[in-house]
Amino acid sequence: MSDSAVRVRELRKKYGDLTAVDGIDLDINRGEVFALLGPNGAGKTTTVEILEGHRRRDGGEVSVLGEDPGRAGRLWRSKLGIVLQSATDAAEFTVRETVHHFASYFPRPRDPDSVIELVGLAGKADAHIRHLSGGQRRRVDVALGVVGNPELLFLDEPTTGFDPEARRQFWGLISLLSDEGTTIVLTTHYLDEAEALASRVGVIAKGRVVALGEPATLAGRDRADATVSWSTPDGERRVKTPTPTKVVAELIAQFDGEIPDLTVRRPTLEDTYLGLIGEQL
Ligand SMILES: Nc1ncnc2c1ncn2[C@@H]1O[C@H](COP(=O)(O)OP(=O)(O)OP(=O)(O)O)[C@@H](O)[C@H]1O
Repeated sequence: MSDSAVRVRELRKKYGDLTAVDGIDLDINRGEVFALLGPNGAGKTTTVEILEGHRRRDGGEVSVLGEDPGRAGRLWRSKLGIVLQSATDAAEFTVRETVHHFASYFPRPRDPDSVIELVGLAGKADAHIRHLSGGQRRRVDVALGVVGNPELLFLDEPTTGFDPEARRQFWGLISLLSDEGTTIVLTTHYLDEAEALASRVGVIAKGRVVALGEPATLAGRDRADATVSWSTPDGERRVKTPTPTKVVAELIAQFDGEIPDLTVRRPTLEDTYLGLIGEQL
């Protein structure tokens, strides 16, 4: 079995005159949590939908779990879990009915009731989906994505609408699935989410991959200058430097005791991301 869960070469997709995906190369390993980042309209959903077999490509090669999604059959599909951007429409049924029903489509499903518990909906299992809040409905979507016990799970902006506690709970669920060996591909606009979950991220802008790597080292982030800041009677002072320790040592020599409001800051993933996207504009 190949180590690669997803292999994409020169992927292209146009909608009329608009080039949505413009030659993407991507390798996602089995067992990896991979996050696709990028501004609205960058081509993330289009790419993911092609990988899921929901959308035709215009060019390039794609292999997902060893098969071409454009030609793969039901057995292949049963190995995927999919949480689309738009919510599930099963409003007339209860959470339990919906998750049980969905489980019956898969050859080796997880226990539906434990999935309902995993996504934090045990207290709402007998509620009709139309009576749930937006965030609770999103949790149903996630439950339907994982109940088939997928080898590869696609999550398109999974935590949009979640409250902070639900988001942390979801992160725990992803870690658990990842520990069990599930490969996970997610798109998100939350950079803290990508940093917390992903072993690697890919940044897409205008249909192309503009950066690829581990969150901690993306685009040389770990080697970027640090910003040292502190307060003086005349206001805040800031120094950008490759040697923050030296700057702090000089400040220690200069101040008698505590350095007021001292901070040393490296670029966050968000700083790096915004820099990359800014270059594309
Ligand atoms: N069915 C469609 N018909 C025509 N144009 C489309 C269609 N789907 C997407 N597009 C266009 O293709 C481009 C890429 O869209 P896509 O949904 O892949 O972006 P995205 O990165 O997922 O954005 P977002 O972060 O907003 O979800 C956009 O300009 C969008 O308007």
